[in-house]
Amino acid sequence: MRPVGSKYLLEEPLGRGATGTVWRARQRETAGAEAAVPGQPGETVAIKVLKEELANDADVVMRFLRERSVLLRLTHPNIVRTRDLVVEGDLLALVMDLIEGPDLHKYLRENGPFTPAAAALLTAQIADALAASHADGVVHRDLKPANVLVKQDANGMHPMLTDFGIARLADSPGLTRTQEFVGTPAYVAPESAEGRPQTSAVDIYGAGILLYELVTGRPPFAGGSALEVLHQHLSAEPRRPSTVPDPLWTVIERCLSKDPDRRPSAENLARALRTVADGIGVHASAAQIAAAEGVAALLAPDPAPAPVPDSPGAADPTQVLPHTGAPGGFDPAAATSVMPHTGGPQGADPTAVMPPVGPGQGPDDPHPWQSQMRAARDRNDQTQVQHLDPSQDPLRRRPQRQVARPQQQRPPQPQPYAPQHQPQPYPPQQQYAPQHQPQPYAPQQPQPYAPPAPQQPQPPQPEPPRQRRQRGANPTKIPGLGCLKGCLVVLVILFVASWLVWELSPIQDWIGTTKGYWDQLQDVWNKVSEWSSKING
Ligand SMILES: Nc1ncnc2c1ncn2[C@@H]1O[C@H](COP(=O)(O)OP(=O)(O)OP(=O)(O)O)[C@@H](O)[C@H]1O
Repeated sequence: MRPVGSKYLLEEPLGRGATGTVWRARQRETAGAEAAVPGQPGETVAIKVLKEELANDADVVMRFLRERSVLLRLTHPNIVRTRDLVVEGDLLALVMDLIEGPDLHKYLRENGPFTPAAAALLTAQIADALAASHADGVVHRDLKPANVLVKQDANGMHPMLTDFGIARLADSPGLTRTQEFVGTPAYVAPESAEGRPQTSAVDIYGAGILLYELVTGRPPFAGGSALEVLHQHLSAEPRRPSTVPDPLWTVIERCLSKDPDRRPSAENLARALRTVADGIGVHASAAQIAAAEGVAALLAPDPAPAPVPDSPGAADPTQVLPHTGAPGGFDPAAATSVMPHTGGPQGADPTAVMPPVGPGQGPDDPHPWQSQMRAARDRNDQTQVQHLDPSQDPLRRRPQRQVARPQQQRPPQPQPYAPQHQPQPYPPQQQYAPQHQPQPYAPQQPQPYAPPAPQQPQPPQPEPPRQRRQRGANPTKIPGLGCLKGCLVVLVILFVASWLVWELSPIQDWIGTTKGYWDQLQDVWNKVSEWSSKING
């Protein structure tokens, strides 16, 4: 058992994600006033110990402390409560309520998809949590089934949203020196993938993907690489499964709108999903069915979506990294990853299906993403949820400062992009008439794309001459004095030692002399000079 601060003891790892490892832990002492929940000795909690590279980054630590009050005050029945934040030496940890239950990703894998009504009710609770956090100005930014824990009790299943604020912490200026962001390819909103400004609408997109996955067992966009998945977020329409009733499909489609301004607010999403759940149940009344059929009218967008602080438009593009060579292939839904950015065009056409090709880039050149992903692939280890090997225990390893490696520019290798999305036949309508009313939202005007100023090809710069290694700057230092000093010290020691031996030991008796040390030295000196003059003479 390892201590975290003076108040907690880590017991066993529960799982590991891209940003850290979550442990089952025990409270040793009641926490101080700075904790949101002081807790009782012996209480069990969950502690997320952030990765060393986050904990060793001064910007992250600053942000961690600054966001402390936001994280600690976020309370809602569907949000995993953050009880305390611990900053101690090289350790950064979030103390949370322990949720006994699987996450939704695992639950889906083990139990298969939900019925449409159950999926709608579960997602409605997640939308409640989002509405509360958005009202507080907090955007999750990494919504996915793995970040929803399932608490089960006598009253049924309660989804509990976790990992709030982690994306914000990881997105620190320190880490974005190389322009990185934490995200998950399968759940990333088009505006995030493109590096456009983000708002709370990114969470609604994530909720739409999650809802789709709950009813079908898989996210709508998949591919052999993160790049393919990103392309689909930007350009492909989700394929409608035949099992999804019309009203629910209306909700999913609106959440997955490429245009963030068309997505509903979290509050409206929750209300719409409950209306849909009531109207598609087997015992639904005529009025409930009619209300569900008119669900489009409930999906009004948020008039004032919460902005993501420091998001681009600004210079903080959020992009995603592919899973780096997972043994079983790429899994876009698995874990949060990071990816660098090369500076997407500001003010790019939000309706464009592909990010514009950069200046000086030929159609056969690799897309900027391809180079970015290759660089990121080189730089990042695969992240996956797994049982933690004790040898990988972050608390056992000595902290190491992660030096940001410069982004590698590889020679361009043409990687043809094969579009994955084939036009899908629309599934047969079931018991619901199509609900797609003309939407009361004015479509966003395509914005003219202002290409960045063309860069003149730079003539190769001559390498600056290598600086000669400078000796120490101390002007009082005399070359060679170190050695001379050593010799002098040795001579003095020899002299003192021989004097002591001469005066204190019986050596004078042995060689039969009564001369003092100095006289004897003088004698020796005279003899040596006599010999040397004889030799020379
Ligand atoms: N409060 C909690 N109580 C119990 N288990 C938790 C808690 N928080 C997380 N876990 C478990 O710990 C594991 C790792 O969580 P973590 O949030 O690090 O993973 P992740 O969301 O998959 O990773 P990432 O988002 O960083 O890619 C998950 O399997 C999750 O079920």
